[in-house]
Amino acid sequence: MEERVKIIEERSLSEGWFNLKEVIYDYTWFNGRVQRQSREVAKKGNYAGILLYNKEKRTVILTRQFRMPSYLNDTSDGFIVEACAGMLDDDAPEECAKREALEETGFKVKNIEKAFEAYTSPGTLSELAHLYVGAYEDDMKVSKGGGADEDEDIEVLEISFTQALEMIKTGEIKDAKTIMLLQYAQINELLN
Ligand SMILES: Nc1nc2c(ncn2[C@@H]2O[C@H](COP(=O)(O)OP(=O)(O)O[C@H]3O[C@H](CO)[C@@H](O)[C@H](O)[C@@H]3O)[C@@H](O)[C@H]2O)c(=O)[nH]1
Ligand SMILES: [Mg+2]
Repeated sequence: MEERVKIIEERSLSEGWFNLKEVIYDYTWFNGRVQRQSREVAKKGNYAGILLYNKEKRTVILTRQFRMPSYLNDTSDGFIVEACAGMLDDDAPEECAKREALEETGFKVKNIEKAFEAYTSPGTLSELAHLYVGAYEDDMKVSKGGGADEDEDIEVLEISFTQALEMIKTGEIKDAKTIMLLQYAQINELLN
Protein backbone atom coordinates (compact mmCIF):
# COMPACT_ATOMS: atom_id res chain seq x y z
CA MET A 1 0.00 0.00 0.00
CA GLU A 2 1.19 3.50 -0.79
CA GLU A 3 2.39 5.63 2.14
CA ARG A 4 -0.42 7.90 3.31
CA VAL A 5 1.86 10.17 5.34
CA LYS A 6 5.07 11.94 4.41
CA ILE A 7 6.79 13.97 7.09
CA ILE A 8 8.03 17.29 5.73
CA GLU A 9 9.41 18.88 8.90
CA GLU A 10 9.48 18.45 12.67
CA ARG A 11 9.98 21.58 14.74
CA SER A 12 10.66 21.53 18.45
CA LEU A 13 8.43 24.00 20.30
CA SER A 14 9.63 23.04 23.78
CA GLU A 15 12.26 20.69 25.18
CA GLY A 16 11.13 20.17 28.77
CA TRP A 17 9.90 17.18 30.74
CA PHE A 18 8.40 16.11 27.44
CA ASN A 19 8.97 17.48 23.98
CA LEU A 20 6.31 19.56 22.35
CA LYS A 21 6.69 19.33 18.58
CA GLU A 22 5.03 20.79 15.57
CA VAL A 23 4.97 18.22 12.78
CA ILE A 24 4.31 19.29 9.21
CA TYR A 25 3.37 16.47 6.83
CA ASP A 26 1.62 15.66 3.60
CA TYR A 27 -1.44 13.54 4.25
CA THR A 28 -3.20 11.59 1.49
CA TRP A 29 -6.97 11.40 2.02
CA PHE A 30 -8.98 8.26 1.29
CA ASN A 31 -10.01 9.86 -2.02
CA GLY A 32 -6.40 10.46 -3.09
CA ARG A 33 -6.25 14.18 -2.36
CA VAL A 34 -2.93 15.25 -0.84
CA GLN A 35 -3.14 17.90 1.86
CA ARG A 36 -0.36 19.55 3.85
CA GLN A 37 -1.20 19.43 7.55
CA SER A 38 0.41 20.59 10.76
CA ARG A 39 -0.16 19.06 14.20
CA GLU A 40 1.28 19.77 17.63
CA VAL A 41 2.37 16.60 19.40
CA ALA A 42 3.42 16.07 23.02
CA LYS A 43 6.13 13.49 22.51
CA LYS A 44 7.52 11.36 25.29
CA GLY A 45 8.12 7.76 26.20
CA ASN A 46 5.50 5.12 26.91
CA TYR A 47 4.34 3.96 30.32
CA ALA A 48 3.13 0.86 32.12
CA GLY A 49 0.32 0.66 34.65
CA ILE A 50 -1.07 -2.15 36.79
CA LEU A 51 -4.21 -2.90 38.77
CA LEU A 52 -3.41 -4.99 41.85
CA TYR A 53 -6.31 -7.12 43.04
CA ASN A 54 -7.05 -9.68 45.72
CA LYS A 55 -9.78 -12.14 44.84
CA GLU A 56 -10.42 -13.50 48.36
CA LYS A 57 -10.72 -10.07 49.99
CA ARG A 58 -12.36 -8.56 46.85
CA THR A 59 -10.07 -5.53 47.14
CA VAL A 60 -7.87 -3.50 44.83
CA ILE A 61 -4.83 -1.32 45.45
CA LEU A 62 -5.00 2.20 44.08
CA THR A 63 -2.96 5.35 44.59
CA ARG A 64 -3.89 8.96 45.22
CA GLN A 65 -1.59 11.78 44.23
CA PHE A 66 -1.59 15.42 43.25
CA ARG A 67 -1.63 16.02 39.48
CA MET A 68 -1.08 19.60 38.42
CA PRO A 69 -2.56 19.15 34.89
CA SER A 70 -5.83 17.95 36.44
CA TYR A 71 -5.71 20.72 39.07
CA LEU A 72 -5.62 23.28 36.24
CA ASN A 73 -8.91 21.88 35.01
CA ASP A 74 -11.70 23.67 36.90
CA THR A 75 -13.49 20.40 37.64
CA SER A 76 -10.77 18.97 39.88
CA ASP A 77 -8.91 19.60 43.14
CA GLY A 78 -5.94 17.83 41.50
CA PHE A 79 -5.91 14.75 43.74
CA ILE A 80 -6.37 11.83 41.40
CA VAL A 81 -7.10 8.21 42.27
CA GLU A 82 -5.17 5.94 39.91
CA ALA A 83 -3.88 2.45 39.40
CA CYS A 84 -0.13 2.68 39.87
CA ALA A 85 1.82 3.59 36.74
CA GLY A 86 5.08 5.02 35.61
CA MET A 87 7.30 5.77 32.70
CA LEU A 88 9.12 2.85 31.11
CA ASP A 89 12.54 4.48 31.19
CA ASP A 90 14.76 1.68 29.88
CA ASP A 91 12.67 -1.21 31.23
CA ALA A 92 10.46 -3.62 29.32
CA PRO A 93 6.77 -2.86 30.04
CA GLU A 94 6.24 -5.89 32.33
CA GLU A 95 9.32 -5.06 34.41
CA CYS A 96 8.20 -1.44 34.62
CA ALA A 97 4.73 -2.45 35.84
CA LYS A 98 6.30 -4.56 38.62
CA ARG A 99 8.78 -1.82 39.53
CA GLU A 100 6.03 0.81 39.76
CA ALA A 101 3.87 -1.53 41.86
CA LEU A 102 6.75 -1.88 44.30
CA GLU A 103 7.81 1.78 44.34
CA GLU A 104 4.35 3.26 44.55
CA THR A 105 2.41 0.68 46.60
CA GLY A 106 5.09 -1.44 48.33
CA PHE A 107 3.75 -4.71 46.89
CA LYS A 108 6.26 -7.05 45.27
CA VAL A 109 4.10 -8.93 42.77
CA LYS A 110 5.44 -11.89 40.84
CA ASN A 111 2.94 -13.00 38.24
CA ILE A 112 1.22 -10.34 36.28
CA GLU A 113 -0.89 -10.48 33.13
CA LYS A 114 -1.08 -8.08 30.24
CA ALA A 115 -4.59 -6.67 29.91
CA PHE A 116 -4.22 -4.43 26.85
CA GLU A 117 -2.42 -1.45 25.35
CA ALA A 118 -4.05 1.95 24.99
CA TYR A 119 -3.44 5.41 23.64
CA THR A 120 -5.21 7.49 26.24
CA SER A 121 -5.14 10.77 24.33
CA PRO A 122 -4.11 9.98 20.74
CA GLY A 123 -4.82 13.43 19.33
CA THR A 124 -2.33 15.03 21.71
CA LEU A 125 0.07 12.56 23.27
CA SER A 126 2.38 10.09 21.51
CA GLU A 127 2.37 8.00 24.71
CA LEU A 128 1.17 4.38 24.63
CA ALA A 129 0.06 2.70 27.86
CA HIS A 130 0.92 -0.95 28.54
CA LEU A 131 -1.67 -2.06 31.07
CA TYR A 132 -1.51 -5.08 33.39
CA VAL A 133 -3.42 -6.78 36.17
CA GLY A 134 -1.73 -8.65 39.01
CA ALA A 135 -2.93 -10.61 42.01
CA TYR A 136 -1.54 -9.49 45.38
CA GLU A 137 -1.48 -11.10 48.83
CA ASP A 138 -0.90 -9.29 52.11
CA ASP A 139 2.51 -10.94 52.55
CA MET A 140 3.73 -9.40 49.30
CA LYS A 141 3.80 -6.00 51.01
CA VAL A 142 7.52 -5.44 51.54
CA SER A 143 7.67 -1.66 51.96
CA LYS A 144 5.31 1.21 52.57
CA GLY A 145 5.36 2.43 48.96
CA GLY A 146 4.64 6.09 48.38
CA GLY A 147 6.94 6.66 45.41
CA ALA A 148 10.56 6.26 44.46
CA ASP A 149 11.96 9.74 44.86
CA GLU A 150 11.58 12.67 47.22
CA ASP A 151 9.18 14.46 44.84
CA GLU A 152 6.65 11.64 44.94
CA ASP A 153 3.99 11.85 47.63
CA ILE A 154 1.73 8.94 46.87
CA GLU A 155 -1.03 7.71 49.17
CA VAL A 156 -1.73 3.97 48.91
CA LEU A 157 -5.38 2.91 49.07
CA GLU A 158 -6.72 -0.58 49.60
CA ILE A 159 -10.41 -0.46 48.82
CA SER A 160 -13.17 -2.90 48.03
CA PHE A 161 -13.73 -3.64 44.37
CA THR A 162 -17.40 -2.73 44.75
CA GLN A 163 -16.45 0.66 46.16
CA ALA A 164 -13.93 1.27 43.36
CA LEU A 165 -16.61 0.57 40.74
CA GLU A 166 -18.97 2.88 42.62
CA MET A 167 -16.28 5.61 42.60
CA ILE A 168 -16.36 5.56 38.79
CA LYS A 169 -20.08 6.27 38.92
CA THR A 170 -19.72 9.06 41.47
CA GLY A 171 -16.84 10.66 39.58
CA GLU A 172 -14.30 10.10 42.38
CA ILE A 173 -12.30 8.01 39.89
CA LYS A 174 -11.76 9.87 36.64
CA ASP A 175 -8.42 8.52 35.45
CA ALA A 176 -8.91 6.72 32.12
CA LYS A 177 -6.45 3.85 32.62
CA THR A 178 -7.92 3.15 36.05
CA ILE A 179 -11.48 3.07 34.76
CA MET A 180 -10.44 0.76 31.91
CA LEU A 181 -8.56 -1.59 34.24
CA LEU A 182 -11.38 -1.77 36.79
CA GLN A 183 -13.87 -2.52 34.02
CA TYR A 184 -11.47 -5.10 32.55
CA ALA A 185 -11.40 -6.81 35.95
CA GLN A 186 -15.19 -6.69 36.10
CA ILE A 187 -15.75 -8.02 32.55
CA ASN A 188 -13.23 -10.81 33.04
CA GLU A 189 -14.60 -11.63 36.52
CA LEU A 190 -11.13 -11.45 38.10
CA LEU A 191 -12.55 -10.88 41.57
CA ASN A 192 -15.56 -13.24 41.39
N1 LIG B 1 10.28 17.84 37.94
C1 LIG B 1 9.27 17.40 37.23
N2 LIG B 1 8.73 16.24 37.63
C2 LIG B 1 7.68 15.79 36.91
C3 LIG B 1 7.20 16.46 35.78
N3 LIG B 1 6.17 15.75 35.27
C4 LIG B 1 6.04 14.68 36.07
N4 LIG B 1 6.94 14.72 37.06
C5 LIG B 1 7.09 13.79 38.16
O1 LIG B 1 7.94 12.69 37.80
C6 LIG B 1 7.49 11.52 38.44
C7 LIG B 1 7.27 10.45 37.39
O2 LIG B 1 6.77 9.31 37.99
P1 LIG B 1 6.24 8.05 37.17
O3 LIG B 1 5.52 7.20 38.15
O4 LIG B 1 7.31 7.47 36.34
O5 LIG B 1 5.22 8.67 36.14
P2 LIG B 1 3.81 9.26 36.47
O6 LIG B 1 3.90 10.68 36.89
O7 LIG B 1 3.04 8.33 37.34
O8 LIG B 1 3.12 9.33 35.09
C8 LIG B 1 3.03 8.25 34.23
O9 LIG B 1 1.76 7.72 34.16
C9 LIG B 1 0.78 8.62 33.70
C10 LIG B 1 -0.51 7.92 33.57
O10 LIG B 1 -1.07 7.77 34.82
C11 LIG B 1 1.11 9.20 32.37
O11 LIG B 1 0.16 10.15 31.95
C12 LIG B 1 2.45 9.86 32.44
O12 LIG B 1 2.82 10.36 31.18
C13 LIG B 1 3.47 8.86 32.94
O13 LIG B 1 3.73 7.89 32.00
C14 LIG B 1 6.21 11.90 39.18
O14 LIG B 1 6.53 12.15 40.52
C15 LIG B 1 5.77 13.18 38.53
O15 LIG B 1 5.04 14.03 39.38
C16 LIG B 1 7.79 17.69 35.40
O16 LIG B 1 7.40 18.36 34.43
N5 LIG B 1 8.83 18.10 36.17
MG1 LIG C 1 3.52 7.02 38.77
